[in-house]
Amino acid sequence: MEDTLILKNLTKVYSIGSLLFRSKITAVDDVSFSLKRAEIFTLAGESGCGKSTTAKMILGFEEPTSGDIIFEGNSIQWWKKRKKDFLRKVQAVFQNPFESFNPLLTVDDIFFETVMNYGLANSRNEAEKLIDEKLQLVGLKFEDINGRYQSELSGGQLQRASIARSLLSNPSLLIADEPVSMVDASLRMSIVNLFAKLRDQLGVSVIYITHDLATAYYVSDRIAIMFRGNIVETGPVDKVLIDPKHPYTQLLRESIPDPDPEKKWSREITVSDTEYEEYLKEGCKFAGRCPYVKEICRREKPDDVLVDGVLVKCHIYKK
Ligand SMILES: Nc1ncnc2c1ncn2[C@@H]1O[C@H](COP(=O)(O)OP(=O)(O)OP(=O)(O)O)[C@@H](O)[C@H]1O
Repeated sequence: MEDTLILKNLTKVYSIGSLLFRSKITAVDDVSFSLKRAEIFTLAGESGCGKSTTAKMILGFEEPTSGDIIFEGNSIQWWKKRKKDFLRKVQAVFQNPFESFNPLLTVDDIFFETVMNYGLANSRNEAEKLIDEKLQLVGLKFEDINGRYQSELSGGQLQRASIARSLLSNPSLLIADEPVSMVDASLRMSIVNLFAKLRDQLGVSVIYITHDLATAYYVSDRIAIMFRGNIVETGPVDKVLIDPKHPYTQLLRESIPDPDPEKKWSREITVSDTEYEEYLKEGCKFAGRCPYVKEICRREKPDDVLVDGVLVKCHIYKK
């Protein structure tokens, strides 16, 4: 069966700094992966590794510097001329569910607006039926949102509601960027469980972007670990997280810092000195922190090597 999404050598270079001191960082560097129908694929890694930039390029919010994105057999350029169809099929679920709703509208109003925008129903009754159907998929019902403002719903309910809203147009791909990082820890599993349910019942594919390896392990089929713009390891989630091959994944499994919620999808871009230095490194970008570093690592970019069913970008495994 045709892959739902294929990323081929996707690259995004940003210019940073002032006019006098301009520099470039490759926030996404030659990233390739594909996603099957009804598959949950996780992009994981610490803050600033290029996860959101990858998502933004898939969603059409950022223009790739080079590389291709193929969705359901057609390039992103082809979809650009069919933007409404694309947005019906590819929906985003964001970190802050509060942000995705206008606070002056009741939550049901927002749902009706979405139904109208996409032309999904011919009458209010039909729209209400559709909304209720999608809410039931996430464990809510129409009465839970009817006439209520977002401030009257809990964080968990709002995130469920925002997932239900994203389902109105029957998307085949959901891109969920840190969808549970602002949800109470005790509710996180129940939210990510919804993705598994949507995969199994509706055949939806999900790109789950997270720094939280526990939920990633629990829900994903495959995972890609990103570091400074590169995918350094990718494969079935149990293989990658139980027996990590890349020294960075091994380190990441021990501790992964929480992202700064203020920084997420914000317009203000800050690049820390370490981040900047690592992005500019020749050879392997992890060389400066790697306990197994060899001379070659500092001068030559590692290629992907297949080790026990997992692709690893590391010189250690080079024959
Ligand atoms: N518009 C931009 N201009 C310049 N640099 C950018 C821009 N957007 C992102 N960056 C930089 O690109 C790198 C990757 O950022 P990105 O947001 O994709 O990482 P991330 O893994 O999603 O991190 P986070 O979880 O904090 O959002 C970072 O160093 C970031 O500062």
